[in-house]
Amino acid sequence: MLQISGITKKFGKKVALHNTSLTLDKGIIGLLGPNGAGKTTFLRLLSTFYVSDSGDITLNELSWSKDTEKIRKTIGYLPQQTGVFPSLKAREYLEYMGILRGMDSGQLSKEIPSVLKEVNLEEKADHLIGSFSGGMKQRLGIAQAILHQPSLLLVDEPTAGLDPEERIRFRNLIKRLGKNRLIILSTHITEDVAMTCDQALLMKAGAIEQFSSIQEIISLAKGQVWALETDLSTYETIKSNTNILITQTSILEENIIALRYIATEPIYPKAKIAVPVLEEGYMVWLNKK
Ligand SMILES: Nc1ncnc2c1ncn2[C@@H]1O[C@H](COP(=O)(O)OP(=O)(O)OP(=O)(O)O)[C@@H](O)[C@H]1O
Repeated sequence: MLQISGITKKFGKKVALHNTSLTLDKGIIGLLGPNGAGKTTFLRLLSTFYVSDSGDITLNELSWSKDTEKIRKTIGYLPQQTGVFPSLKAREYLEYMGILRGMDSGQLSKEIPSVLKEVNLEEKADHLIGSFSGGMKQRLGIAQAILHQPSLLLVDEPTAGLDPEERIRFRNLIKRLGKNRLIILSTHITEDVAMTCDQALLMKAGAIEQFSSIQEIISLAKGQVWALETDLSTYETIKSNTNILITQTSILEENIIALRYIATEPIYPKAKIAVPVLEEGYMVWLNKK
């Protein structure tokens, strides 16, 4: 059980994380928020890289402020910029990361093949990292993060820049790993959360709101999402209406556009009420005053 009690982080006068208290148990928790919301700051606090200005965090009775060394052994972290070394082989990189964590050669020779298997890189163990695709580098990043079998895994915007196939493969890996540990997955991609997470934390301007299910977020947009097929000139008018937030568009045929939008009223008589998706619930939450 991860217990976060009243933590705050400031950079000068900027409050990057406001007095935050949360309890998280098991599974995959999405941390969703726009750029600058404070997601990386929150993960760096959880990783022990930053120390909070107030409050504390505990995991199964161990405290971030009092038991920092022990806590580090129970955390795996894949930062946004991994900076994996191109001239090392995958196995050498994992040995290096393991040694930095204080693992001995017996542990390394047991764990390295096992984590490489887990992230589907067994056959690439002796290949140079410089030859890896973005997705392979991210999977290797996960391998180093789980090398010491942590019970809390922190992953910061892992799918940014991955192609669709690699993104799906990465999500499947996270789903597998989430079966027996707590994972916090930071992202600004709603689909990552919709496809992977059991619960989500929504974050804006340093404040976090906890939702116990993805459906709870989707429900925020219930009765406010409309689907409409219209011509180009009406579409241009809709785009300039500040009471309307367009969430999806597709061109059906020349001069006909299908769109979905969020508004408290249908506004256009031909608009039909639509079943919201996570992105729309999240947009409603983001635009709440
Ligand atoms: N080391 C720092 N010094 C000063 N300000 C910082 C520092 N780190 C973060 N901030 C500020 O704190 C706020 C939160 O930043 P943070 O990087 O945590 O957001 P984020 O949600 O991870 O954004 P992104 O998705 O762009 O990575 C931003 O306003 C940022 O400018």
